[in-house]
Amino acid sequence: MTRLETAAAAAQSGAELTLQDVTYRYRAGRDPASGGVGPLSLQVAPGEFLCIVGPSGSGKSTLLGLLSGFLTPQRGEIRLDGEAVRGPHPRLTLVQQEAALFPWLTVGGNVRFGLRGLSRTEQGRREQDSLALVGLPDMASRRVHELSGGQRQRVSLARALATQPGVLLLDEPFSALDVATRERLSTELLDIWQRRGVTVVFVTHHLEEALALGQRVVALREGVAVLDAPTAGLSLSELEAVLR
Ligand SMILES: Nc1ncnc2c1ncn2[C@@H]1O[C@H](COP(=O)(O)OP(=O)(O)OP(=O)(O)O)[C@@H](O)[C@H]1O
Repeated sequence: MTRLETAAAAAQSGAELTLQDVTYRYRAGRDPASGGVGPLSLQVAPGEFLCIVGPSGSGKSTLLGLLSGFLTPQRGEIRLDGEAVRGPHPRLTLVQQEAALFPWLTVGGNVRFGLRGLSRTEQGRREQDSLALVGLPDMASRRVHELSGGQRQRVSLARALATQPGVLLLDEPFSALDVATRERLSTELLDIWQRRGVTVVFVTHHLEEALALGQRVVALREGVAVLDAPTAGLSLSELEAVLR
């Protein structure tokens, strides 16, 4: 491998994410009524697939808000490959529940949106690669309104992957889709994760989905982790029991 190829491979590989006593409360106080998360300590290894589960209001979206830099911890620290994260970071990329695509841009324009600053050749290469990776190789010139819900979510994923994230943050990415599409996209996501080696933090309230996709699961209740375990050997009833 040439030095350039080695650098490109490193840029595509997963980053390590560390949370040390991270706390964010919407209201003063540490009791559950104050809303938010923490104190929470977590270490996500490079290339790991971690699922975060928890009932409504347990802090999943707040945690992703912190990881994506939209919220700043009031206490504690978030690090990416050892470097403190303060605000949105180019290697931490969020994909949300509803594809937030720009309707006035083509599919390709949406994918290239986060790549401004790169050469046109590099933008084109990444656009093609990431659309191929999500199974939409010939859709670059299509308009967003022509796409199905599943295709839109694929474009969102392609847009995120094109930035070559170290950590892909997924907030219930398939929950607005029908069951068959959700299952197909989940399988494709696992394939992409294996090929890219990106670290994944996947939030879902579907416990079965977490067990099927993740290597490890963290269960939140009232903003704190009540379980942090490998999914291998963990049963659905055990997971349900800690959240009861
Ligand atoms: N902007 C806000 N202002 C005040 N409290 C908030 C705010 N956002 C969330 N909360 C509170 O913080 C807690 C965690 O909310 P959060 O949205 O992170 O949970 P969640 O697990 O993502 O829920 P859901 O599954 O329903 O999306 C809840 O008690 C919620 O009421």
